[in-house]
Parts: sequence; C-alpha cells; structure tokens
Amino acid sequence: MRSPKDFFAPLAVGAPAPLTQVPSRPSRVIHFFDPSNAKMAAKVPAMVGTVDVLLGNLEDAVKADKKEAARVGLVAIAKATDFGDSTQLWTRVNSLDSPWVLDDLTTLVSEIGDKLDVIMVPKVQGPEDIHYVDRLLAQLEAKAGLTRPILVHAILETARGVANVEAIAGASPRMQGLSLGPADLAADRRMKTTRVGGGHPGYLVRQDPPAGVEDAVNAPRATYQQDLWHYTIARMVDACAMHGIFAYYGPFGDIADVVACEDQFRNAFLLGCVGTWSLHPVQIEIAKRVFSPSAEDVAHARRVVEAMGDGTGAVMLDGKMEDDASLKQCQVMLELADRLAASDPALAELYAVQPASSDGSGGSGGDEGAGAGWVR
Ligand SMILES: CC(=O)SCCNC(=O)CCNC(=O)[C@H](O)C(C)(C)COP(=O)(O)OP(=O)(O)OC[C@H]1O[C@@H](n2cnc3c(N)ncnc32)[C@H](O)[C@@H]1OP(=O)(O)O
Ligand SMILES: CC(=O)C(=O)O
Ligand SMILES: [Mg+2]
Repeated sequence: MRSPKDFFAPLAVGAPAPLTQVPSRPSRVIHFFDPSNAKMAAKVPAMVGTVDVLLGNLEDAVKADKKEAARVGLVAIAKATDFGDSTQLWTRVNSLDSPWVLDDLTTLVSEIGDKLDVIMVPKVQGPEDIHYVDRLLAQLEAKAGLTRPILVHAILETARGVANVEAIAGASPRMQGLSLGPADLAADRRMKTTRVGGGHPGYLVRQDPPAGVEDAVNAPRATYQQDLWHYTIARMVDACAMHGIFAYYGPFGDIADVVACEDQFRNAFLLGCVGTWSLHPVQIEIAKRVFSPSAEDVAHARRVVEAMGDGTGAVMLDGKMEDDASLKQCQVMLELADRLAASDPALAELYAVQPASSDGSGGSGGDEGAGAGWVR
C-alpha cells in the first residue's frame, strides 16, 4: 500500500510532479477520429475550437492492419496542429493485453507527449492496470523531458472493472475520469443486446392489469422502456465524485437516431456526468447542448442564490421550498455555467455574464477552477 505522503511524489526520477487537482477544463464532447482514415484525419485541424476534446483513437474501430498507420497518423496530426486553448488532444491506446499498447505509449509520449493532455486506457480491470500505466508514463515522461504529467482516463467495460470502480478512480493522481464502455461491457456481462449504448425495447416495465376487465392480463397496457445503463453510470458518478475526477457517458452507436442519443446524453448529464463521446460530426452539437446548462436552469439557479441571501435557512420560491441543500445544487449549476462561459462566447452571451476584466478578455481559459474572472 502506498502512503498518502508518497501519492504526490513522481514515480520516476525526473518525471513531472503529479497534479493535486484535476484541471476542470470543458470536456462536454470528446470527439473520436481514426488517424489511419485519411479522409477523417484531414478534417481534424478544422475541428479545433469546435469540440472540447479531439481524441485520436488507436483501439477498437481501427482495423488490425491499420494500427501502426493510426499511431503514425496521430503523431503527424499532433505535430502539425495547433490545438489552441479551447481544444484538448487525447488518445485512446490499445488495451493493456494487446500487442500494440507498449509501442503506442512509448511512441506517443516520446513524440507528442507535450501535446497530449489525456490517455484513455480501455478495458481497465482494476487499480493494478492504472498502477502499471502510471509508472510507465512517469518513466517515459522523464525520458522525454516533459514538464507536465499526462493524465489517465479509464473506460469501464468489464464486469471486474465495474466491481472495482472506486479503486480505479482513486488509483493515481493521474486519474482524470471514467467513461462507460457499454458495448464491451454488455459482452463481458453476457447481456443479450447487440448495440453500442442506448436503450433496448425489451428492457421495460408494464403498467398493472386494469381492474374489472375480462382477461385483464392481455388488455392493452402502457409499457415504459428502462435505462440499461443507469446502475453503471450511477456507480461511476459516485466513484468519480468521491475521488475528485470526472464521469462521462461514452459512445452512442445509433448515429441516425439523434433524438434517442440526446435523451441518453441528458440522462447522463442529469446524473452527474460532465460530458460524452461523439463518434460522428452529427453528435457534436447534441453533446455540447446537452452538457451545457440551459439558460433557464442558470436563471433559476441565480434566483435561488439571490433569494437565499446568506445561504442558510429556508425560503419559498414559486411555491417550492429552497434551503441550503437546493442552494448547493444551484451553485453546482452556476459554477459549471461560469466555467463553460469562460471559454465559449456563445454561452457567455446565453447566460448573459460579463467578463470581469475591463479589456473584455476576462475568463479563466477554463483551467483554473470554476468561474475565475467572471461576474454575474
Ligand atoms: C464501442 C467503441 O469503441 S466506440 C469508439 C470507436 N468508434 C469510433 O471511433 C467510430 C468513429 N466514427 C466512424 O468511424 C464513422 O463516423 C462511422 C463509421 C460511424 C460513419 O462513417 P461514415 O459512413 O463515413 O459516415 P458519413 O458518411 O455520415 O460521414 C459524413 C462525413 O463525416 C465524416 N466523418 C464521419 N465520422 C467522422 C469523425 N468521427 N470525425 C470526423 N469526420 C467524420 C466522413 O468522413 C464524411 O466526410 P465527407 O462528407 O467529406 O465524405
Ligand atoms: C466505449 C467502448 O469501448 C465500448 O463500449 O466497448
Ligand atoms: Mg470497447
């Protein structure tokens, strides 16, 4: 067992010091691209500034005979692209038992480690997987002379990973967040679905039989589709909140069903996730919209804060009781709105917040904690 005192010491001589807090930069949408797909890769530079995260995917969905081309392609894109302040560069490396992951990590850290913000590790089973990556990254960072640690994001896509979710979330100060991996998780759990995320019409509850009707069991009754992912997302959100890291929905594979996609994303947002993945350009605006508080929610939260005065006691607003606890929820909403508005002028306008600095350049750039530099 590591002593808490050792937790924030570098794991290799010369490696950068671990962060004591995960940067809270906007990450509503993590947009996946395949760096071995020339047509897709060519679109990446123009997407800078339109998504919070561009993720060069090296794992599933990249053909086995394109794994090296994907790695080389990602290095080339990273070197040639200026990602600015509003878009991060992430990657998803191959799984830790694959023949590619060692070369993925050594190549990416040594070639583009200064540009990579987060490495997503798939199929994480327990804290031991994070410990392995943690030490290896420290060695590679030291060798590459990096001054800032690369963070780690784990995908929950095995039953064992879900069972160990709290230990994974707390395994290293490098841990940035967790995503749901519904496709592999469904297979590992032997769920009888064949989809990538989303609901299933067979997973439902049915209204009770009507009273006083002949053959009531077979009478027409409403059915309500249930959320297959509620349990896992809720566990993931609690584990992340407990360890000060961030939770994300993951992929929604039915690209054409933009309505159900939005519903699934919103469920995750309401439960505490900060973002999701987009697999196709059509999902980008959905994710950005859903994971940004609405103007109405922000306006309501401000009214509650104002009505609550010093923040204690109870008041009535629109027929509802508000107290210290509902105030805290409103503060969560407002902190998120401030943070997003600081790097998104359209949201700043929507929420009608003003930059605090006189030259109009205020805002934190999203990296220095909630609401820095902004006034309501
Ligand atoms: C379970 C998991 O692991 S999920 C994560 C792994 N999966 C992925 O990363 C999938 C990423 N996405 C994709 O591979 C593709 O979007 C697909 C296969 C789903 C659909 O691709 P297509 O059939 O080409 O979609 P479509 O024809 O609608 O594309 C429209 C345009 O958007 C482009 N495009 C599609 N997806 C992307 C993307 N992720 N990023 C950038 N551009 C894209 C296409 O190149 C096409 O460009 P064009 O208009 O110049 O021809
Ligand atoms: C996200 C992912 O990798 C999965 O659903 O399997
Ligand atoms: Mg997977």
